[in-house]
Amino acid sequence: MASMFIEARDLWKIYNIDGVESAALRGASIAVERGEFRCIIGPSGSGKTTLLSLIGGLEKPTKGYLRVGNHLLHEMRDPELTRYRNEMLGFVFQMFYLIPRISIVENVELPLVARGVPRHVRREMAIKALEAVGLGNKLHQRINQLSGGEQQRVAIARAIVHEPQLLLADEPTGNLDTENTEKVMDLFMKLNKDEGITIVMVTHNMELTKYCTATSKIRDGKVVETIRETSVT
Ligand SMILES: Nc1ncnc2c1ncn2[C@@H]1O[C@H](COP(=O)(O)OP(=O)(O)OP(=O)(O)O)[C@@H](O)[C@H]1O
Repeated sequence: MASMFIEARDLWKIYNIDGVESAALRGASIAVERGEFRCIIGPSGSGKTTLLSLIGGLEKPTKGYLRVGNHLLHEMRDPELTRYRNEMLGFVFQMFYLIPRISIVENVELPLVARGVPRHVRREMAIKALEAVGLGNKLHQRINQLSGGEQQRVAIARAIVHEPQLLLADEPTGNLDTENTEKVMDLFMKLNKDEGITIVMVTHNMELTKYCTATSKIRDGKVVETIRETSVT
């Protein structure tokens, strides 16, 4: 286990809604090696997004052990979690959350503004990220001039612009047709193989497990099975 990049042991997440407790995770354990492209599948409400949110430091576990790299997330407070997210992580969601009024390259630069990266360095990094997703020729177009698939590729460029070690994706192709889904998956495989980014992706789409190095099934808040390098049927 020591060589694992992500190690979660017996993770619980209990939400309290108006005094009523409800457990989204009930002792989930998972281990992901550096350089993996891991899929997480499972029925609606089984805890996939909650697990991703804990790994991403967006939520804190109620109890359990969670380490990413040398960060012990279960012990960290909000400022440390923010630093962890800024340094290590990129997030991609089903919705693209892009800003329509500004250009593509400006959208991709935005996370670097928050990180205090100087203007000329920002532009260079944003162009590099957009070239990596195949949009180097559309830097100055507006978001509403792009297809859904292209918009998701801009969102991916924005997620990788600061060169994160870990990319967390929650239903990244949920809004895309088959052709664009394949393009986004090919792009994830390229980022995983060529740039060495570890990827953890939550999906409902069983077809997509063929792109992953391993697939973990989650049910009722627990990881019940992990299958390596084969499609789960
Ligand atoms: N912020 C929250 N407050 C209260 N309950 C929550 C919260 N987030 C999630 N839950 C509950 O926790 C359980 C697991 O939710 P989660 O979103 O992790 O499941 P999921 O497997 O990602 O589902 P889906 O595939 O439908 O997105 C659900 O019952 C959900 O209602």
